[in-house]
Amino acid sequence: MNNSNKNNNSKIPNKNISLKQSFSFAFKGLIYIYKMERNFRIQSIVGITVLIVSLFCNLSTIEFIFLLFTVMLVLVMETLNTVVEKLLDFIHPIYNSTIKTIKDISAALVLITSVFAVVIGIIIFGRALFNLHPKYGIIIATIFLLILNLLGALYKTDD
Ligand SMILES: Nc1ncnc2c1ncn2[C@@H]1O[C@H](COP(=O)(O)OP(=O)(O)OP(=O)(O)O)[C@@H](O)[C@H]1O
Repeated sequence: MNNSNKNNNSKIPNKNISLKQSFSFAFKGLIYIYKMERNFRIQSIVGITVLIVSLFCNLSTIEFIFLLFTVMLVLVMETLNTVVEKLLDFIHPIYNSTIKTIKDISAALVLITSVFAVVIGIIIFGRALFNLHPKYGIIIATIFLLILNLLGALYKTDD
């Protein structure tokens, strides 16, 4: 725990904050994660690209909704992963095998969401650009889950 963290303990947060202030705090959190987390920046740039490209494709309302939902879900999961990392770094800054497991599981949240974002992208853009059947997305998702099960059966964990 560093000194600034210790010193902050003496500040009692004011619960009577205005809506504008709480929005401003949330926005600061967003700027913080944007500046500090390279993955978040990459994911938001990929998200912008995907959404811009989608404007030039002949997508249905439901496909637009799924794309938006997927782009936002990846960012939400990255934010959640960062919260877990920051919390763990604060409560236990030194190496610990349980901290490692929790951080790795938290990173898996982002991995799962990213894989399925790619699958959703293949289903939606595959149909719009190449007239690809949605089953190819399902095949990729199935392969991912099969590999996961295979590795899960072969891989030995520490605990
Ligand atoms: N205190 C710790 N004890 C044990 N292992 C840790 C600890 N801190 C980090 N690790 C290991 O290092 C990995 C990376 O952790 P870190 O907190 O640096 O996140 P990161 O993957 O670099 O994420 P980001 O790039 O989003 O900051 C974790 O998944 C975990 O395996």
